[in-house]
Amino acid sequence: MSGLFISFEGIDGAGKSTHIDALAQAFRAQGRVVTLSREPGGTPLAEKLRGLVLNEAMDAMTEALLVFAARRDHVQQVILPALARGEVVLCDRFTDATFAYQGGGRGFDLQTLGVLEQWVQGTGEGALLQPQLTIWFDLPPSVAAQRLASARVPDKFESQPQAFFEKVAQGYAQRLAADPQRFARINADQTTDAVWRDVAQAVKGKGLLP
Ligand SMILES: Nc1ncnc2c1ncn2[C@@H]1O[C@H](COP(=O)(O)OP(=O)(O)O)[C@@H](O)[C@H]1O
Ligand SMILES: Cc1cn([C@H]2C[C@H](O)[C@@H](COP(=O)(O)OP(=O)(O)O)O2)c(=O)[nH]c1=O
Repeated sequence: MSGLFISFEGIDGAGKSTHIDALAQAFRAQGRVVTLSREPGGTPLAEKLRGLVLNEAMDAMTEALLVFAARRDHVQQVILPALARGEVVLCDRFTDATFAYQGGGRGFDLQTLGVLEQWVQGTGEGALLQPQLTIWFDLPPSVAAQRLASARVPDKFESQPQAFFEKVAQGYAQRLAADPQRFARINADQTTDAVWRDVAQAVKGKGLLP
């Protein structure tokens, strides 16, 4: 069986984490082995880098270099081996988050991010490791802020103003426009049940679940 790579994206509080476990269960029910992971993170080294990125002040280039360094380790140690074993890899964020947060939110140069993407995800002869499907939980920043206010203590990104998340959302929209086949855009401003129905439908629509 061939490996399957799905990523989950959206601004903080959009509802990604709520649905990843349910999707993992749906794949397991089909007899698939599922690797659940997240970025930045997913390996001991990348989790250390995550701690720095989420808690320390730094300029946008430093942030971009650290998330790509974490990604390199994660791709090499976890994602590629799991895909080679034919597993389903469900990843809470991947490179679209860098284009959205460091590119959109922080205004870092998108072309440079594209070069780093080639370096880190290049698989030879111009090919690039990308998720087969990226589920984008699209939620107005005002709604996300309300959800997070009652949910958890904000980290460095979560405490950014709404205007930052407007730019992050624009960053995601740009990535979708550049590669529409890969994306499923979900209206996350619905009940949890309705969002799950749309997530399941998106995965089935791609022929990835019966
Ligand atoms: N459809 C929804 N309606 C209302 N609240 C939701 C919905 N989905 C998730 N939440 C709540 O919003 C908060 C953020 O959700 P979470 O899944 O942690 O988002 P993310 O992983 O995208 O940051 C949590 O408290 C969660 O219970
Ligand atoms: C993967 C990635 C995440 N981030 C940010 C987005 C999030 O605010 C944060 C961690 O993401 P996330 O795991 O969604 O946080 P949480 O577990 O609190 O829901 O890192 C970047 O800025 N660049 C990146 O490349």
